[in-house]
Amino acid sequence: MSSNVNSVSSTPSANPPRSRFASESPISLLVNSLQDRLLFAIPKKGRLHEKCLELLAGADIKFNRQHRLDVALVQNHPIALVFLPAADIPRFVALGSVSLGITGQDVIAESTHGSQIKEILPLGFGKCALQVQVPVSGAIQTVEQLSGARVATSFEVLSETYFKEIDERAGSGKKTSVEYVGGSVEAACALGMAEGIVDLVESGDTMRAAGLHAIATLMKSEAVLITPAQKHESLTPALEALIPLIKSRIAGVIAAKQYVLVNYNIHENQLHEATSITPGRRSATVSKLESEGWMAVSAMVEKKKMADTMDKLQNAGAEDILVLALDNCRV
Ligand SMILES: Nc1ncnc2c1ncn2[C@@H]1O[C@H](COP(=O)(O)OP(=O)(O)OP(=O)(O)O)[C@@H](O)[C@H]1O
Ligand SMILES: O=P(O)(O)OC[C@H]1O[C@H](OP(=O)(O)OP(=O)(O)O)[C@H](O)[C@@H]1O
Repeated sequence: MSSNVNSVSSTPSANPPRSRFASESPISLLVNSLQDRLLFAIPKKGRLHEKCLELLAGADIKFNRQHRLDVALVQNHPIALVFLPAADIPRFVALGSVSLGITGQDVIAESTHGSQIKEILPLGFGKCALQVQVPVSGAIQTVEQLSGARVATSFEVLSETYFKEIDERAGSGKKTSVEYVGGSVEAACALGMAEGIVDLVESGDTMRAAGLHAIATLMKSEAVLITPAQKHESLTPALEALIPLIKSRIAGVIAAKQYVLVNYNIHENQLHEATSITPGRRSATVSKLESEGWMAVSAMVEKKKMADTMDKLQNAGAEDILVLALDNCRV
């Protein structure tokens, strides 16, 4: 899938698509049907995979993925999903081989293709930090002390850049040796192959289980929706128009997860105080109740602030406070 499938001519009779695969194979049939479709890269496994499938379902992007095939045609839009390792997605997007993708900011930074990629929507999941970690009880407890020692990581580029600066600052002329490992990075210190590691941390459970702790943070990361920074010349206006559509659908799914709808009744004397507690996104919806002097209020509130908001509303005199989950929304 390294060629630009979007660049295949849209007039098959004038310029028939050429497949690199045997013409009868399932992948060949699939590749031939990729013309006139927007290619959307999704992590094929790992931490981001399930969350992406939830987003696609919430955005009503319907597809059937055949067993062991990494391309799936979307049934209700001219889109094809391409399932790729999260770390490869920045390169595919940067080169315009796919027009849309989801991956982590950490692998975008590591890819060195950052300037060819536009992050169009933070997705609020896959949140983690890339951190320097050392054994809790070891002699080395600062990054300056690590200078000149061995560091194991899957993030070679970011770690090389980071330790180059640390080495220069230390001024001892020593160079930190950054050693690539593909996974289970936390084992490197215990196995005696490195004095420190650079790896992702979310809960910290993996780090603590390995007897490590963090002494510095290289960057924070979350999953993002990305497009090529430069529009690919072969992308038709009709396919290009799908990008903002998908973005706004996904943004709606994310907002629905982050917000709840609160409804309550309040006497008009306390209305101002209550609506300052629940200002809504633009403003709260206020309507008159049949009971003299009473108003009904409806507003979106951040889910994480809900308990606090309900306490404040109750103290302000609100009654019949109802909190409703949002299935989907456009904001
Ligand atoms: N512990 C974590 N918490 C949150 N997000 C994470 C975590 N680990 C990784 N990520 C995010 O998920 C992306 C993919 O990492 P992950 O290790 O799941 O991928 P993988 O290497 O393709 O899968 P696997 O580890 O199953 O082989 C990372 O680039 C990062 O953005
Ligand atoms: O702070 P925590 O919540 O424990 O998460 C951190 C772990 O998650 C990632 O690995 P993952 O479990 O995805 O598998 P991997 O080691 O195979 O990459 C990362 O490489 C850490 O090992």
